Amino acid sequence: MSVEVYYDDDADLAVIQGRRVAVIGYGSQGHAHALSLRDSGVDVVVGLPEGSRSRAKAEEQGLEVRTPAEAAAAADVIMVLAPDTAQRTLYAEHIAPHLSAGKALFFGHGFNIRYGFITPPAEVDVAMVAPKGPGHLVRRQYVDGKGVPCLVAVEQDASGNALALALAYAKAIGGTRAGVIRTSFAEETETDLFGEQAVLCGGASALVQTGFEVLTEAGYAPEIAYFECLHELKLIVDLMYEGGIARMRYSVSDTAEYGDYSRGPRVVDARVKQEMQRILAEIRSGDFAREWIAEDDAGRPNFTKWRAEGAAHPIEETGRKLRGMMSWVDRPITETA
Ligand SMILES: NC(=O)C1=CN([C@@H]2O[C@H](COP(=O)(O)OP(=O)(O)OC[C@H]3O[C@@H](n4cnc5c(N)ncnc54)[C@H](OP(=O)(O)O)[C@@H]3O)[C@@H](O)[C@H]2O)C=CC1
Ligand SMILES: CC[C@](O)(C(C)=O)C(=O)O
Ligand SMILES: [Mg+2]
Ligand SMILES: [Mg+2]
Repeated sequence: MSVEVYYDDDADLAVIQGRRVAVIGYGSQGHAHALSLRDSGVDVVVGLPEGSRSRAKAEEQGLEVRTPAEAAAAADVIMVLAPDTAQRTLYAEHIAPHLSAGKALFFGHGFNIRYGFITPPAEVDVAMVAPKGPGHLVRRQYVDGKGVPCLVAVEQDASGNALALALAYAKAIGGTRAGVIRTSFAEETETDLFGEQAVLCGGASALVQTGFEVLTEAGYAPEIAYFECLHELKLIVDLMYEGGIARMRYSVSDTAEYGDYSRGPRVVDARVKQEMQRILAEIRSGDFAREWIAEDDAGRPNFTKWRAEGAAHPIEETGRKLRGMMSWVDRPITETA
């Protein structure tokens, strides 16, 4: 492999067990990191604003909760797991005043460093530990004795020990059980944004909704359209996940495989590829980041409208009914492990 991959034997837990870690934010990633760090013998404090809805949950789970400023002041390693849009103000007001030589500032995603919304002082380590999966899965895998692969990156190595610290942190949340790949803040941020916009979230949602619309507008039952365009997608993606696209094509019928080769490129055609290239260019230039921060500063008018429209799409109502018939869809990964 052309990338560097680290496993359990490459990381020393003692490096992080000797530090006090503040996990700022207790959402999808924050709860997973804080609980798994604690279970790995690390001294953890969670940082949340006084009125935060997450406070009760963190306290119920036996964690010490302080304000972000108190947590940052008390910690040697500060992991920022608040929403990307909240991080620059959080950093300026509550974290920066408590940074000093010997401390480390960690992120779960490189957005604010890559686009210059946060510029830490030169005397602190700046690193990233970014699990390549949703936080609830990160926690569930840790509890099951496994792990979700992570990316690590070092932006500033003031101590000369930043990589060892990041690897120790990744080990404490289960990442080195699966494998940790070294990258840069720029590569992680740009590929993460591209993946979620063009393929994983944006591309997949649009493909599923559009397929559902084409079938139902042509008069087919929404329940049948749901099975064909959404439900079975997981089964197909599971095959790709296990053995690549080739494994999926081996497992489906020859009829499906012929339709895949002959019709797939008509759906995702040269125009779609060009649009994906434009999306990547907007990410690399910083246009997307500036647009998203401006949208957030304006109170998220488009985000709120699009979220409501998505929730009202007929596929959601059909899905709610059908999932009630599926006894095995009973442990959503959004449940806290
Ligand atoms: N979701 C994921 O699985 C992944 C996320 N990441 C990255 O991890 C980071 C966190 O994302 P995610 O876990 O999705 O976030 P969530 O939206 O799930 O959770 C955010 C948490 O931060 C708290 N919070 C909100 N504002 C502040 C603030 N000003 N100060 C302190 N805490 C605050 C929220 O509290 P409250 O309950 O009060 O709102 C909540 O506990 C991001 O950088 C994201 O890109 C990386 C990989 C995957
Ligand atoms: C795919 C979405 C993601 O990038 C993730 C879970 O990795 C995110 O930002 O939530
Ligand atoms: Mg991601
Ligand atoms: Mg992301």
